[in-house]
Amino acid sequence: MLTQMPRFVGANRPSLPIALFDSQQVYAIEQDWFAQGYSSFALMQQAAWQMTQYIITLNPCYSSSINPKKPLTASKYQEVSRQPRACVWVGHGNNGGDGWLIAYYLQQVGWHVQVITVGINKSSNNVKDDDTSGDDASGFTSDALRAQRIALADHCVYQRFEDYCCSASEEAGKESDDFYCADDQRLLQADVYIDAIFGIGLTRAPTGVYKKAIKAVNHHAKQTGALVVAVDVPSGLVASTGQVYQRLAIQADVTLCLIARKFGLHTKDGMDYAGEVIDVPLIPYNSTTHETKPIATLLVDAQPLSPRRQNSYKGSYGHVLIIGGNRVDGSQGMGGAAILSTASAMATGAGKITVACHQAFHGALLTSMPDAMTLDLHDVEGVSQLIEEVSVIAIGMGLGRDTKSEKIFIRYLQAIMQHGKSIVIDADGLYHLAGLRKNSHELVAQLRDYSQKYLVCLTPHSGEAAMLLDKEVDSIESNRLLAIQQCADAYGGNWVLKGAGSLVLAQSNVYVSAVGNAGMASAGMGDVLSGVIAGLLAQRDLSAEQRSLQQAVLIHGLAGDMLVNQQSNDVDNNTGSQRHLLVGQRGLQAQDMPAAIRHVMQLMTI
Ligand SMILES: NC(=O)C1=CN([C@@H]2O[C@H](COP(=O)(O)OP(=O)(O)OC[C@H]3O[C@@H](n4cnc5c(N)ncnc54)[C@H](OP(=O)(O)O)[C@@H]3O)[C@@H](O)[C@H]2O)[C@@H](O)CC1
Ligand SMILES: Nc1ncnc2c1ncn2[C@@H]1O[C@H](COP(=O)(O)OP(=O)(O)O)[C@@H](O)[C@H]1O
Repeated sequence: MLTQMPRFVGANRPSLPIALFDSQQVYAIEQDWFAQGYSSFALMQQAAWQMTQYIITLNPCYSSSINPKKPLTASKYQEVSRQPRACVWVGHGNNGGDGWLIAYYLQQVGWHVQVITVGINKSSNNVKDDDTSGDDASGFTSDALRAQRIALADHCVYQRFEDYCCSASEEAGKESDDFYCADDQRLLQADVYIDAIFGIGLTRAPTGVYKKAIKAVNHHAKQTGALVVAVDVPSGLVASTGQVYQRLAIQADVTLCLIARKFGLHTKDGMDYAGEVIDVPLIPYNSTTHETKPIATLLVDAQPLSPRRQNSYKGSYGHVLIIGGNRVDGSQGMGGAAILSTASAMATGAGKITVACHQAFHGALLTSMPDAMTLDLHDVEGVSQLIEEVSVIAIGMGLGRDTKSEKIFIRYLQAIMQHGKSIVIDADGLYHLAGLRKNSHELVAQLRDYSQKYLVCLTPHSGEAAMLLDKEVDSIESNRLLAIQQCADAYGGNWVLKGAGSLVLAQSNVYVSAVGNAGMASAGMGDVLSGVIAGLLAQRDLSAEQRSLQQAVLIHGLAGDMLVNQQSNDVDNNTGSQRHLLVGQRGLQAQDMPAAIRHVMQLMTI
């Protein structure tokens, strides 16, 4: 198996944005190509041939033989010089057709290959030579049939998973979903497992034999340490949404993505199952001339930042007002939320910061950040006046959900709109907004109108988005793209839907963040993000792109990645050599973020 690819900040990273598409769009691009007279089977052959080339180089034995940094040892040489082995799992659609042709090509170049068919009737095997008609009764497409026929004519060895699966169930004495039999002699102990069961055609949760086959591939690959390569999309993952039904999909090390990059590989579960994604483009695509436009853009790196002018002062970099950190009667309060936002806004380089939080937290705040100014959250007159002076306001982090908090939220939002200020709404601010919409409060419509002219950024996670849309969290999670669009329709403004592969909707464009990690799933990370957004927005010396919402999300994610990939310069006392200790995702704290954000800001400045 491949180890997780390290992520880097700056020059070494591939930095170009990548266009993302859903399954229907990929079908449309294919159809457009066929309408120009190109053959669908030729495309399948081309796809399989190109994927075969990748698989040959990805094969762990071959890779080590061509890696100049890893000279071959005698035992490794013997390993390399033996025949590589591939086990290709094929379904009945065109994805399976790709699999049959890959099996054929690998066998042609001397690999030992076994095909395992999943969900294919016995009658569909051994297809007659003259059978070039349309789709057959088993669901096989004509292209997949042709592919199968070519492989079988070359005496490709195949096994029906159902036969192998049935006997294993019999051995267990009962029908069970938990199929596997690690030492089954009929299954080739392969170097590479190739998953061609489902591609973009998956329409529902895999059940029965498909479910067992997916479990079996994952199990065998884990047992043997084989490399798992998914054809187009890991089977079980919905290419358009990134959803995996019941947490069951092929756990790929590498996904060879055909024709166009699928949206679902980069958000939600996609990131856990797709492994490294390699493009196999096949069809020329030009976004300016093609009718099919991408649904989103994958951003892998932040925009470089311009250096500051020597002749500048703190006023050149804006004034941020953080409104949050309340202490609702009897509770310990949420001062930390405002402190984290403030520290993060400062780390981006905002010129001045004032925090309107509960007085109980002023001492703590000033101890950790003597450079911030403070104001009592409940000093309605004072805060409203300050709103007029500042450049950006972030409101809601630890604001509280009681009626008193709701009142000040309404009051401050009105003041912000009265003075035409840029605003970031997060956490309890979103909670109040959802409540106001439920009660048909006029403020929601006013905010929507306001967002046509002024910058309004709203940053829910899925739970908050569910509240805002009055839906279940599952319904948000099953289609995050739709959810963020519905949020924008209902409230106006620019949005971040936070989580793995955070989505950003800004000026009607959708972006997916390729950075960030599961270590960031810890309390306070959202407060950090709202601080980064406000801090960047305040710095008017930066270009619109450099201080955009998507830029803030990327800087936040890059800082999180930097923390988990950093190496300490610890020295081993016995040997005197440097030990490289990786800081992992578990235990990453929001309070670690401001230092990393500062570092990312420095690395991004050209
Ligand atoms: N010539 C071309 O166009 C090229 C295509 N290419 C390749 O084709 C792939 C797309 O092929 P595809 O459209 O045949 O879909 P694919 O994913 O193979 O199979 C889906 C089949 O499974 C079924 N099904 C769905 N869900 C199910 C479930 N849970 N459990 C059971 N069955 C289920 C569904 O039928 P249904 O039952 O929904 O009617 C359908 O029959 C694409 O990813 C790429 O690899 C490339 O070669 C380039 C050239
Ligand atoms: N698995 C993950 N991958 C990438 N980013 C993540 C992941 N989990 C959380 N994050 C990021 O961390 C932040 C968490 O925000 P949020 O849930 O609002 O935290 P809190 O409410 O505790 O402040 C978001 O920006 C989110 O995108």
